[in-house]
Amino acid sequence: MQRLCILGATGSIGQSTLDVVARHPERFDVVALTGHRNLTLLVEQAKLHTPRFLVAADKQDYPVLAQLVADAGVSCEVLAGEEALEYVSAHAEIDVVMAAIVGAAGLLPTLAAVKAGKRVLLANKEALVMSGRLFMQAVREHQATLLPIDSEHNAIFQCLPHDYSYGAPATSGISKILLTGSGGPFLHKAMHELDGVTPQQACKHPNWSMGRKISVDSATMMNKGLEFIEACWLFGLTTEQIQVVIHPQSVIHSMVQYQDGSVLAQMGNPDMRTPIAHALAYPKRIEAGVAPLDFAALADFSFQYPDYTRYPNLKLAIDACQAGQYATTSLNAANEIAVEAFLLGKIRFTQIAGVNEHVLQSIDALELNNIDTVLNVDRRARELATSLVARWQG
Ligand SMILES: NC(=O)C1=CN([C@@H]2O[C@H](COP(=O)(O)OP(=O)(O)OC[C@H]3O[C@@H](n4cnc5c(N)ncnc54)[C@H](OP(=O)(O)O)[C@@H]3O)[C@@H](O)[C@H]2O)C=CC1
Ligand SMILES: CC(=O)[C@@H](O)[C@H](O)COP(=O)(O)O
Ligand SMILES: [Mn+2]
Repeated sequence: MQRLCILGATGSIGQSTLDVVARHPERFDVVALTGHRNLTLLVEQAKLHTPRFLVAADKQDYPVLAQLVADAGVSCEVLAGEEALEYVSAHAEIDVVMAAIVGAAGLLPTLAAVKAGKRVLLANKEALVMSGRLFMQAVREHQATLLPIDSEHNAIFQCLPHDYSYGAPATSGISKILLTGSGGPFLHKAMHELDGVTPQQACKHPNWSMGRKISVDSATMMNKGLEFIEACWLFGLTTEQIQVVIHPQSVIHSMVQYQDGSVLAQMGNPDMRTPIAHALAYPKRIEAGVAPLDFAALADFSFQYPDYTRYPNLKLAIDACQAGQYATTSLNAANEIAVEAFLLGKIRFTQIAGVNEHVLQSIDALELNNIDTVLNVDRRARELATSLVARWQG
């Protein structure tokens, strides 16, 4: 029996995780669930999965959650606040932590799980974008097990040889990692129309059902940029060893190209329950509730390389990855502010890249040797992005 903590249980990944878990009650024991704004759903989840701990991310929400739990007649310990998130993810009664909080807010609780030597299933890509070197050092130092949930990285993981040595793809005969992306909802939109797209259009991903922040990132291809950085850290790659390929159907989830000409791809219907089930059961395989691929129904399969004039955020991310950790941390923070501003109607879709570029140009280059420095750079970048949004909004 694996004892599970789900950070971000009320989100898209959190809900898919609970769906897979519910199919295997003999394998998984849900011990802790966390949420942020959607506390009603959190309590509904508690009724079904009877965790020991139920956590609201915001400390001020303790009385609200406690009341909801009492009204529902659920028996569990109610906790609240950022420290409570870290407490449950590092708790001795937990074996596996699903890190599915969105954005920088996921960093500290995920790192707490790593430092407690847990098996960490990583959906929260922003944690690696912000602090990749420190994060991977902590994984090694505390002998945590890190398994990728992001569909592309899970696919790459499945296509790598079992004896893959971190940071040395060539010794495994690997020539390139092919990171696939759909191109988002605006792949074929006329460039001059991008200025006027709405949050609703941007959140309507052609293939995946996801939270709003990652959906906008897919539309700008910042998601692929963040994933590029994530892949560098997860597998120890240089920027030259990764190639982004647009594959609008999202059936191939990424590929590994070998020196002998072979290309191994992982395929499946676009449903996050596949990588979630893979990581939950690894190295075994379990049923995930995902329909099998119907090859005769796959009308066409196409590929192209990205055009950076359409997707300036992708170029910014690759450049930031080359520049170093201060740049990727700043870019991530700026992008979170810019995406939120776009979703609130404060800036236009095309201004997201403008905010990100401005912040990257304004931030000082420095070594990020500890998490406090990471958090300081994150804060500074948010301030810069927020003031720019205020200026542009006016
Ligand atoms: N959705 C997907 O298919 C994929 C997602 N990912 C990654 O997984 C992560 C989660 O994405 P997704 O599930 O789509 O996002 P959602 O927005 O659907 O869910 C986010 C979760 O985080 C919680 N949350 C939000 N803000 C905070 C905060 N400040 N502190 C603590 N908890 C918070 C939310 O709580 P509440 O809802 O209660 O407010 C919710 O449980 C992201 O990093 C994303 O990039 C990666 C690959 C695919
Ligand atoms: C499901 C998943 O892993 C997402 O990150 C997905 O890849 C987003 O789609 P894009 O390929 O459009 O970014
Ligand atoms: Mn992905």
